[in-house]
Amino acid sequence: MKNAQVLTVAQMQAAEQALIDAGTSVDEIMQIAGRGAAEWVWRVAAGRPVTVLCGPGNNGGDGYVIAETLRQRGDEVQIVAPITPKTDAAKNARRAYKGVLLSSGKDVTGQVLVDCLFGSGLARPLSGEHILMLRDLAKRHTVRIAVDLPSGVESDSGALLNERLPDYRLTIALGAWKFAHWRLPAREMMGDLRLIPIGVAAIEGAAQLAGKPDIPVPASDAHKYTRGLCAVVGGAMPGATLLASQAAMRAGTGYVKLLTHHLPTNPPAGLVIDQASLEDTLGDHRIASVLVGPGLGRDREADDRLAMAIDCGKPIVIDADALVLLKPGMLRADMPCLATPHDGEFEALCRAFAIVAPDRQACAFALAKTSGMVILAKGPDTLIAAPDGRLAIAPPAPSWLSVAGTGDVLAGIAASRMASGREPFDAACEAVWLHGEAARQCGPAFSADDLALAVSGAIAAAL
Ligand SMILES: NC(=O)C1=CN([C@@H]2O[C@H](COP(=O)(O)OP(=O)(O)OC[C@H]3O[C@@H](n4cnc5c(N)ncnc54)[C@H](OP(=O)(O)O)[C@@H]3O)[C@@H](O)[C@H]2O)[C@@H](O)CC1
Ligand SMILES: [K+]
Repeated sequence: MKNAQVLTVAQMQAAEQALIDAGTSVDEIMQIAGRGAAEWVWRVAAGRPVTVLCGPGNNGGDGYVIAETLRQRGDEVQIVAPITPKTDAAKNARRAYKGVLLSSGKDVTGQVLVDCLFGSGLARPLSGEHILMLRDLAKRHTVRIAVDLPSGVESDSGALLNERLPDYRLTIALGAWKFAHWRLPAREMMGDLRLIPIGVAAIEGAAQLAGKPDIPVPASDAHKYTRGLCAVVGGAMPGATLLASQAAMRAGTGYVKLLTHHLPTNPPAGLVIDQASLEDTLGDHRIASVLVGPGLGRDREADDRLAMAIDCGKPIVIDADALVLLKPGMLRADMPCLATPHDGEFEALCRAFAIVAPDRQACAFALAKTSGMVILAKGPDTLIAAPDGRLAIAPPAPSWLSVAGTGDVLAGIAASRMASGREPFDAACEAVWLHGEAARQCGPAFSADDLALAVSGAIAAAL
């Protein structure tokens, strides 16, 4: 999988230190980052006058490099620097800048504003003076570009530390993605995202962006069992089960079998339905993954069917009603298990497993560790947390996914990827990308049925 890493501020500082230890100075790193960012500013500005707002740290230092690069190319550029540089690299970059330098933003106008006030070193909300200046300058420029991060955004959480922050046409990340680039609410104000590489190595334990997976074409001697038998456990509401099954049929597995005596109306001919007792049907040694939850219901029978689905010991995806019925002690310690809760189900799981943590990400980690399940906390800000501490963040998916049944489709895709041999964390990463891609291919205002049918197209995009 071509997953990019997403770093905390501490990890970014360690990565920068590793570059310094290997012989690149902070000034050289700032030149690489600043000149890389200047390329994008130059393209967006397209000859229009540029104002660079510079703060006291190295984010401000990047701003001096950007301004000097543009000035040398003949662009009209001015710097507003309400605070003098505090770091040596920023002081050096300011010394090297030979253009217009203003200490106040009062009455400053222009076309393109480049925000280099604060980056990953922002430690607290902007003062009244600074937030007013930022808002005023933002209003007096047509296009806004943020360098590394918009000022006022907390890098590790994506929280907004001030109210009424401006929004941006473009955010240029330096060195590596930070959490705020992909987490709500921050990502909504950033516009397009670009990353300037500065030679940062892979950091052990770093979070990953769940990017486009590498889906293999079936082997030339493949048959339905080698591609994986995915067993979908049905219940009282066959519609949801059918949606999940239809998605599973299109996400790579060779054989999807629906285990239910609640027959759906008009099932597709390719879906095998087995009405025998669940105990017998789950005993099939060829089953490669089990999906339980979509359409299961919450009655007594549902409890029994969930317990049987878990007890058969196969890699399992637990979704929907099954997440509300799940209790600690039902899971075996070593079983590959993926839970796919939406916010309400996530809260129910946290209550059931007595998880208390300060935020959603910390809760997902604690829940994964306590339960042994990989947790795919789905929604507009999807996170995937594994018991061993791995974390993946989903790139934004179309908001048209906010329609009934799309969660069943996601669970079906994940179960299909697990039947194809993926362990739960990788299956979850692949599933969120395929789900988002299927939605993109559907266009606007689709139904969950349309989405399930579009999964084949998403697979095609990932071959
Ligand atoms: N790491 C890398 O690999 C690379 C990093 N690079 C760049 O460096 C940036 C990080 O630099 P940085 O650490 O100097 O932080 P930055 O955001 O410029 O400001 C910190 C300064 O602001 C101050 N301060 C904080 N909050 C404040 C507030 N609310 N109001 C007022 N002051 C406040 C704080 O001082 P404090 O008062 O907290 O002691 C400190 O003086 C990063 O985003 C990227 O652009 C690239 O050049 C190349 C590769
Ligand atoms: K900034």
